[in-house]
Amino acid sequence: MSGNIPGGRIEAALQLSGGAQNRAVLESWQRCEQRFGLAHDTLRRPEVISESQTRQLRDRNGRLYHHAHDLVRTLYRKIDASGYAVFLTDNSGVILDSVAAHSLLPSFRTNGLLPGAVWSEEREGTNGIGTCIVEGRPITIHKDEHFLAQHSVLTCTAAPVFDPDGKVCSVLDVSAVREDIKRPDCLRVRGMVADYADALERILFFDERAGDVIVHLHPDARHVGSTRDAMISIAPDGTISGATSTARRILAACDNSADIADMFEMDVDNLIAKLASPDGQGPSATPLNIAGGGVLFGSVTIPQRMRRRYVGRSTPVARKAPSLPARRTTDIPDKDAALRRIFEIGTRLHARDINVLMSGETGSGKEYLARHIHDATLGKSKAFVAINCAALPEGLIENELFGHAGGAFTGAARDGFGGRIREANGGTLFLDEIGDMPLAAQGRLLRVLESRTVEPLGSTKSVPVDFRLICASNVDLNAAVAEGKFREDLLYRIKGARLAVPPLRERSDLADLIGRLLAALSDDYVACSDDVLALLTAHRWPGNVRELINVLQYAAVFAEDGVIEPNHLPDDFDVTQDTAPPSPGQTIARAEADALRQVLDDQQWHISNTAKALGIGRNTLYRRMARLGINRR
Ligand SMILES: Nc1ncnc2c1ncn2[C@@H]1O[C@H](COP(=O)(O)OP(=O)(O)OP(=O)(O)O)[C@@H](O)[C@H]1O
Repeated sequence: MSGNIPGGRIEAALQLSGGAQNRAVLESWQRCEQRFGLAHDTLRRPEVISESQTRQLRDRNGRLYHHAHDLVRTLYRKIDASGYAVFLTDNSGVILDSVAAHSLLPSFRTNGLLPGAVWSEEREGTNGIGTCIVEGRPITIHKDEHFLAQHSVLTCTAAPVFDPDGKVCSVLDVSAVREDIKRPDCLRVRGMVADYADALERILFFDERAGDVIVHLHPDARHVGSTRDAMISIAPDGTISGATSTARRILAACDNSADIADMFEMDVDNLIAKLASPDGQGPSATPLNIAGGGVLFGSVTIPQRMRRRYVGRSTPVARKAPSLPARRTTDIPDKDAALRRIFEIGTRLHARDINVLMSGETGSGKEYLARHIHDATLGKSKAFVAINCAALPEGLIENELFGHAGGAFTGAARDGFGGRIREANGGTLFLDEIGDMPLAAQGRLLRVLESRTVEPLGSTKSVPVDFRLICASNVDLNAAVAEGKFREDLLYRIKGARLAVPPLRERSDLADLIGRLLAALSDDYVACSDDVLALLTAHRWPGNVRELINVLQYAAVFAEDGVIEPNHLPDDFDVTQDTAPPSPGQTIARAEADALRQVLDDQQWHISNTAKALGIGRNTLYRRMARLGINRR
């Protein structure tokens, strides 16, 4: 069998990329060779099921296909780079939906990327979709990492979507057929695909478990009720009916039994009653002691018809609740002057109920700031409801925001749903990516802001609401108004003050931020070497703090003695080059880079020898390489 693979190909896979990615590719190649009997140089036509079979498969995955429709298109727009396409598959890797530029369709089709195509590992060898299904985590398969040589033009980044039972029910994949794609491009895309897969999982979870009680948990009180919390659904008979993948991760990290009744030493009914607020709704976080030590914070969403069972009832608990009220934060820990100023202005305005509109690149910390502004003005005990308008499909956003009356439409919960705006009553509503809100929802939101009442879908009764508003956008809303995509009257209403959050590359406190993030990521002390700090400082960070967290998370795993060195950084990590036309300074830098590369070549990229040849120290050499965007070979 090993004769199918040119000598040493599997061993070569070990060299392709470091760490977990390396293992995944290697194991996948072994499966391809040993289990599926594939050969590296096999040439095969794509297996594509018929159009009617594809339609049937879409019907069978109706909820998934429906909820993913807008999400797939928003993700495509967000990637905002040419040559990429977005694909949605079922749980066996059959493509159900796709979005790509018209001009690129023929090249994707030629490479087998079209609706109905089967991208299981068994069929196509190591590939983004199939290997993601096996691994159950986000993955990039870059060019030569594909087992079949015929796929080595592809770069595929895929993330799994889990159903409430914890099984992979779908894959979101972003692929490109482009020679010039490099690993750094994949890191940004991977963060986005994983976020969208997560959003899809949450939407499906809410939809499939609409009749159940939903318990929200997070180790940090500020994240309870946000898109980052863990959700567990509890059926009317008191049994656990589902959990999101975040919930599985958090529970497994806290307690191996992964049973919330054992974990909190109280039965499920008592747990729900303890978390229920007087109106049975609301995301305010209650501390819960974990049996083996530690605390999680929780809140609960109870369907209308089950409220009487829990709300207002005394809550006998097996263990005394910890006296751990959430810490009231009145400041941010960040040292960057521009960020601090935004926080201070935002806090003053929010305290006076003046709407705040933040702009800033993706991952730069708009939601982070909004939450801190809320904490500093209204306090953590008040609701902070964050909604990402881009992650909600058009058909669902109005329901999510404004709620609906019982029986308002087919599939509506019998007792209705209050909507997230009402959950924000007395607190803050944070609308992220408001530029992606559909026009119909914009009209309704405007009416809510003007009348301070909400009218749920299918109801004629208005409910008074009192909340403060922070919005964020990473598109130019003036341009969106000009293009007719955003209502001008709404823009005037939400932009009481505009605050521009600086991108990470412009911040002055990177080293301090890295220290804080590392302390939060790992129980053990982990720090970056000077070389790594120099590399991180030179990076452009298109994904901003979110990307930095991903990089540190990865590197911290491999920093065995507590110091992150350059070889611990993900292979995808690269000091990206500026794409703007070169300035005179850049032309000089390019000449300097060429000269340095020449010396490195002469010294076979031996760092110490190169440093010696140049008469400088190793650290200075690393910093110079980082500044000039030169990576180690
Ligand atoms: N100053 C900071 N300190 C610590 N963590 C931060 C900071 N800024 C952002 N983060 C973290 O980085 C991640 C991305 O931040 P956040 O969601 O606030 O960005 P965003 O600008 O709202 O992104 P998007 O526009 O994509 O929604 C989050 O995990 C957040 O907690």
